Amino acid sequence: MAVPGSKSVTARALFLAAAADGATVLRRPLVSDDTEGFAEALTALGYGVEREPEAWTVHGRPQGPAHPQADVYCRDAATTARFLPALAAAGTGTYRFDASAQMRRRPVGPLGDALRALGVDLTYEDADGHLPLTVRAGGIKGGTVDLDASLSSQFLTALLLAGPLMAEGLRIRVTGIVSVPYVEITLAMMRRFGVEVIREADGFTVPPGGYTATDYPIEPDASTASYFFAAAALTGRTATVPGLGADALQGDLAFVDVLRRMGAEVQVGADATTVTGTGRLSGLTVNMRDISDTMPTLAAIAPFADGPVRIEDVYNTRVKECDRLEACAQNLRRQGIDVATGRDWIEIRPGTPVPAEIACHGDHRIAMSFSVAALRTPGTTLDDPGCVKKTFPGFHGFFASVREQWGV
Ligand SMILES: O=C(O)C1=C[C@@H](OP(=O)(O)O)[C@@H](O)[C@H](O)C1
Ligand SMILES: C=C(OP(=O)(O)O)C(=O)O
Repeated sequence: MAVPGSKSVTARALFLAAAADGATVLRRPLVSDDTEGFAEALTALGYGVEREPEAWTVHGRPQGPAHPQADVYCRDAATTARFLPALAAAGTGTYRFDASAQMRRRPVGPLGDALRALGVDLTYEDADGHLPLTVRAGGIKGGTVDLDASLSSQFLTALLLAGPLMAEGLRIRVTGIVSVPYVEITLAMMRRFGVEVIREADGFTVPPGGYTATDYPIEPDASTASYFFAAAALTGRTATVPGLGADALQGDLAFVDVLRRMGAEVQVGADATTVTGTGRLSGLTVNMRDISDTMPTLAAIAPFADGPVRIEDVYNTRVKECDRLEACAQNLRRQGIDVATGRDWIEIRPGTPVPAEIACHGDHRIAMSFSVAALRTPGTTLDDPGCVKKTFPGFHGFFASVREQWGV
């Protein structure tokens, strides 16, 4: 099944293309609220972006945004809200970033602190460490900066991506980190645009010199694929996602290892991944710090396992589109399931969910995860089905066609 392109790869490719010397073509980008918002934010800053359905062309400006002043709306997207202030800060002008109420609640403080430490004039309008914020940019000389990325790796990605645009490059000492595989995506993609980051024991050194434009094919989204892999494991069917194989950049493909431990049959080939449900779904304890976007996928199907499912080390899921630990617990309880949560974990006991209305909290992953679980709980409804637009506007139609094909 052809799942849409990766959100994380599309956002990085847009940043890198905007910063590069020359024109870059992104092939099969994700077309969704997050990535369309990212592209529109680039346009607001004065970058040339042309969007055809299968290819987006970005005209790079190594010197920074064309407009000396801009108001940038980041919608619900943390990639936009965290990556683009770093891009703008390396240019020259006054740039204000705002976002939806949901994104305004999410933290950007550690990134703001690091940019300030590099000499950027950055001010918050309302709450410290939250959008709206304004950057009065006059280029960044670079140097050494400390960063705590234990709430979000996106702070580190933003600085890494902006590093080559700084006159002297950038050394980042990392004092805390989550979602490490996303940093690997960043480093691999920077290499594709001509920049080799040096790894050090305590962080990274990014050389100055800028990026070179390229032709960039976007791989399918591994977090989105998790819904179809989970659905196969839950119903004894087979889901194959082409374009996501052993060479995939995205760490979230490791969700299939969780399904394998639970009893599903998994094959990761050179250019495709296949999951087949076996009728067995075992309970387990799993650390999801590296792949926490797939925590709701697992939590939603967990009641169908033959023993408790305990998901650990996922504190930062509390600062995503919603508090995902509590949202999962709330919805599972509505379905009559016994759940416990702690600061950074959730434990779900086996049970037979009863139909309920799922409270999505405007979170695409809650909506898609509980749609998967609904395969075995007819009568489940969502209070906000439209919130899937953040990463997969066509999810419900696509999922219905998969169900029809599988006869479930
Ligand atoms: O860099 C990225 O593209 C992302 C990093 C992760 O965020 P955190 O680092 O905040 O966990 C992930 O949850 C998000 O969906 C996308
Ligand atoms: C956490 C997510 O998004 P964002 O990029 O806004 O952090 C997500 O897509 O699950």
